[in-house]
Amino acid sequence: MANYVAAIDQGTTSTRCMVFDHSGAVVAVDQREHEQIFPRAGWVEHDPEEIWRNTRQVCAGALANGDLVASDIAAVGITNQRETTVVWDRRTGRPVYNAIVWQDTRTDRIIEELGRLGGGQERYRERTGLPLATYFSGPKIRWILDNVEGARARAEAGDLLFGNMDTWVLWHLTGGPDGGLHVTDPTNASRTLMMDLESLSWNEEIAGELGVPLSMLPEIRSSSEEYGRISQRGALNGLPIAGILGDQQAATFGQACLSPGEAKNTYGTGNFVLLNTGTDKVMSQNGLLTTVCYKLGERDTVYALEGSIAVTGSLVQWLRDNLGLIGSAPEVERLASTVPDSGGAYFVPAFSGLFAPYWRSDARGAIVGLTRFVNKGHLARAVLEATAFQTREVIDAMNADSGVALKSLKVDGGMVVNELLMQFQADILGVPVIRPKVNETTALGAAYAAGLAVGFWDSEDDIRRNWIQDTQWDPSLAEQTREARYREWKKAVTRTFDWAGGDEE
Ligand SMILES: Nc1ncnc2c1ncn2[C@@H]1O[C@H](COP(=O)(O)OP(=O)(O)O)[C@@H](O)[C@H]1O
Ligand SMILES: O=P(O)(O)OC[C@H](O)CO
Repeated sequence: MANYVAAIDQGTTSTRCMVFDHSGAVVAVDQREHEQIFPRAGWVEHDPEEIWRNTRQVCAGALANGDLVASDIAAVGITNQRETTVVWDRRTGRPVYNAIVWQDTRTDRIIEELGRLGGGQERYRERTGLPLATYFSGPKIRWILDNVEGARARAEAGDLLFGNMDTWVLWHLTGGPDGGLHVTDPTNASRTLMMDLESLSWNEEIAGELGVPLSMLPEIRSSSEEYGRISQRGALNGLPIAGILGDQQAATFGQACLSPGEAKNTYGTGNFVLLNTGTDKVMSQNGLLTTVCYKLGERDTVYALEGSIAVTGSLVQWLRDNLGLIGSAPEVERLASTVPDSGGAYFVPAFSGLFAPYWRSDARGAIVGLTRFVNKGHLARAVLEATAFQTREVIDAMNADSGVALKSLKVDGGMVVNELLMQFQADILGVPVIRPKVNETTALGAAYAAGLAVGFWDSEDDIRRNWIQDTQWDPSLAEQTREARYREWKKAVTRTFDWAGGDEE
C-alpha cells in the first residue's frame, strides 16, 4: 500500500528529496549541496551534471533514511529553482555550458537591446507579465547560443534542448536520451519571458526576437497530472511523476494560499512574496511580476502577483564566506543580538542589481550610515534588517496593485528559524508573521500537486486541513519609529542606483 508521496526539490543551494504522509508530515529526507560557481563579477553558474548526480543520490538517500521502498510511494512531484537555464544535446545529454543561474546579470546588454525594439518593456509586460530583466531564462538561452561555439547552428538543426531545472531532472528521470520527456509546467514557463500568460503557450514572436528556436522549448503541460513514469534505474524506478511547480509557487500551494488574497513569503537565497489573485491576472503598476500560481490538470489557471527579492539569505552567506564575520548562518542571530539596533547602518544588498519593485540592473550593493560607532554586531543586524525592509517594499507594492491589505503574513524557508529576524519583520510590517508547523512548504507543495493528480489527496480541502500554525510574532514597534526607520531604508536604497555602467568585465 502506497502511504506516502515524494518530492524532489532542486533549489539554488541544494537538492532535497522529501517524503510526506497523508497529513503532510515529513517522514524522510535527504539533501546535498552543490557548488556555486562565480566565474566573474555578476556571473553565477551551477554544474547541471553535479545537480543530476545529487538528485539521484538524494532520492536513494531519502528512501533509505525512511526505511522505505518505491512501492511505499504513490507519486513523485518536482519543484525547482526557477529561471536557471540549461541547454543540452538531446542525443548525448551533455550540457553545452554550465547552468546560468537566476541571479546572473551577464545578459544586461541583451536586455538593453530588447528594450530598444518597438514597444520594448510594455510589450513584454503585457504578453508575459514580466519586466525586461536579466533574471529570466529567455535572454540566458540567447547568451548561450551567441557565446558557445557552434551552439546556434546545433540549436537550429534541432540538436539542442532547453530546460529549467524541472525539465532537466524530469528528462533524466524518464530516460534521458532514450525517450526522456521534454516537458515543463506553466509556473516555470511563465518565468522565461517567452510564455504568453493568457494562452499558456510559447510566444513565437518573442522567441523569434530572442533568437531561440521553438524546437528547443519543452512542451507546456499542467502543474498536476501524470506526465510519465520514472524509467531511470534507481530508488524511484517505475513511479509516476505527477506534479511540477516552480519552487515559489510550490511554497504558495504548500502554505495553503489557495484563495484570492492569500499570500506567503519564502526566506531562502532570496525572498519571494506571492499573492494568489485567483483566475484574474493583475498587471502590476508597481514593479511586481504577474505569474502563473498553478494550473491543476484541466482546471482554470490561477495567477499570482510576485515580489521577487534577489538577495536575502545569500547576504548571510556572504557575511560568512566573504567577510568571515560568522562561522555559520545561524550565528548571525547571536552576533546581531549583541546590539539593540543597527547603530544607524543600512546594508542594501544590490549584488544582482535590484529586483522588485525597482528592477535596476545598474544598482550595486552599499552599506551606508557608517560611523566609528558601528561594529560587527550592528552589521549583522543590518544584514537581517535588509531582508525585512525589502519584504516591506514588495508588500507595499502588492497592496497598491491589488488593494489587498494583508492582515498577517505566512512565512517559510531557511531563514525563518531566525527569531530576531521574524520579530523585526512583524515590527516593520506592522502585522503578525506566522510560521506553520511544516516549514518545508516548497517540497510539500510539489508533493500535493503530485498527490492530487493520482488521488492520494482528494481536493484542496485536504491541504487547508493539513496546514497547522506553529509560531506567531506580533508587531511591537511604535508606528512612528517603524515609519522613520523605513524612510531611512528607502533613502539608503537610492544610494545604490546608477553605479554599474554595464561595461564591467
Ligand atoms: N539561522 C539563520 N539565520 C539567518 N539566515 C539563515 C539561517 N539559517 C539559514 N539561513 C539562510 O537561509 C538560506 C537557506 O535557505 P533555503 O530555504 O535552504 O534556501 P534555498 O532554497 O534558496 O536553497 C541560506 O542563504 C542561509 O544563509
Ligand atoms: O531555490 P530558491 O529557494 O532560492 O528559489 C529561487 C527562485 O525560484 C528564483 O526565482
